[in-house]
Amino acid sequence: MPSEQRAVGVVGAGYVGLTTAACLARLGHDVICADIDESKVDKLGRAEVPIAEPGLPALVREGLDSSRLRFTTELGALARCDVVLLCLPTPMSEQGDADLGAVDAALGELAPVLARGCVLATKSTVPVGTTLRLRQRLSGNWGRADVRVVSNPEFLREGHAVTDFLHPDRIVLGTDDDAAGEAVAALYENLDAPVVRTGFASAELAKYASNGFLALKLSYVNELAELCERLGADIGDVGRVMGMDGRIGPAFLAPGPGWGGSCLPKDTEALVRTSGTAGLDFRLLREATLTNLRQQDRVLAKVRRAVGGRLAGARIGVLGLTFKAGTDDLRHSPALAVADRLAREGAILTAYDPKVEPPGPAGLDAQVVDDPCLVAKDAEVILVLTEWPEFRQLDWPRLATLSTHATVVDTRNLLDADALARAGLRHTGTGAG
Ligand SMILES: NC(=O)c1ccc[n+]([C@@H]2O[C@H](COP(=O)([O-])OP(=O)(O)OC[C@H]3O[C@@H](n4cnc5c(N)ncnc54)[C@H](O)[C@@H]3O)[C@@H](O)[C@H]2O)c1
Ligand SMILES: O=c1ccn([C@@H]2O[C@H](COP(=O)(O)OP(=O)(O)O[C@H]3O[C@H](CO)[C@@H](O)[C@H](O)[C@H]3O)[C@@H](O)[C@H]2O)c(=O)[nH]1
Repeated sequence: MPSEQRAVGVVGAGYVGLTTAACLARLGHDVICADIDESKVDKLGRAEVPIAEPGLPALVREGLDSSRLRFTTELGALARCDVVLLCLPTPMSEQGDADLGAVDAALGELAPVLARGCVLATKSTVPVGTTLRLRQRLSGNWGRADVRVVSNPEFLREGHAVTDFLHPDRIVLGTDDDAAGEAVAALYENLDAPVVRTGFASAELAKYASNGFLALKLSYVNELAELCERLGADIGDVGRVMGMDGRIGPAFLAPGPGWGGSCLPKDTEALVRTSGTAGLDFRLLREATLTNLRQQDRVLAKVRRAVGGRLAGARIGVLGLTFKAGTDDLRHSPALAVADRLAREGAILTAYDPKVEPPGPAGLDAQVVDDPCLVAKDAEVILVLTEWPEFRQLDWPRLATLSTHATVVDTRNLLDADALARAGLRHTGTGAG
């Protein structure tokens, strides 16, 4: 239990908001979570969790049962909260910068109702200057100079949201108001993590800088994988050697079809835009995005080679559509992008993903099936795009028979090439010459 139970408001019940709300209730706080999506709020009230996050349903159920967690569609219900955390979407706008429409809309509703002296914290990923701008608007437009603001960026990963929230590498509090920072720090007092106190700009930038760096690391690795193929090296070995250097670290060294998801692409783009506005052309980061697109071209080229040069009419079985394993999220999924490009080139696709139910995402011209064996039927190529561990356990000899001995293009180096060879399947991995 915390030394003092806080009344916490969470705005937005998505990956970040719902995880934050449920975990803060677990930590002993009194939490009310608001979302404009009525059907989501209804479901959550019945402990039905609409996203796939390990451990989250149990925490939501526990919070509801203990009455420390409630859900509402009314932002007015947050009127008695000591701290309100904004966990609203900040998607990529058409121009590439962060769309703050949801943050602005929620602020307009919250401003008249927030408790006197309440602390409002941005957990959403917001461009440098946003948190201060919220304070200016609160005071200038609504006479709410009493509301204090803190930037408290979130670093959790999808698929590990609960664990990452409860065991963070760091907690970042950006503010010029020590008492406000302490009020937010108190929410996390029972977490064993270093608390980094900074100004607003550093906190906001640190979030973008982290995601930008991860994107750079991955583009470097994907480019290196291509070089390995040309030079007869193996990216697995090269990465292992690199990762043993404490300055580099072993994480984020696995090649794939490119990096995606709801965060890395939009945050990288937004950081490039922010840099441009500050008069700096962040060429390195722009190049990382271009490399990322080239990675998709390489996957297409491999599939094209495997079917003898013509994609039109080629039968391709796709394993994996989500942007990575462990999540049901399809936002900016490279797997989906590659599948879509293949379909547009005339390939006939059958796709399976353990977290995507038939008929699959709107707009994808593919037959999405609920049995992984069905993707193999008559396939010339079986294309592995997401690193779901269960793909390793498939009955590969049966898939080989169904597919009349296809080539397996394994963008994630997930499968055992020798086992596939024994089953009669050719294996084309990534980054081994
Ligand atoms: N997804 C992640 O892994 C992750 C991790 C760290 C940070 N972030 C950042 O956190 C923020 C939220 O991301 P997310 O993935 O949780 O988003 P999400 O799309 O999963 O959830 C956002 C929720 O906000 C609700 N919403 C939209 N407008 C609203 C309004 N005006 N009032 C109340 N609710 C409203 C939506 O209905 C939705 O349920 C983004 O800035 C994102 O960049 C995301
Ligand atoms: O070795 C690796 C690791 C990751 N990826 C890909 O990189 C992308 C991003 O993966 P990940 O970072 O795990 O996804 P997210 O859940 O979107 O998490 C990122 O974005 C969040 C939102 O900002 C941050 O909070 C997290 O710290 C940050 O890791 C995915 O397409 C992965 O398949 C690889 O290709 N190889």
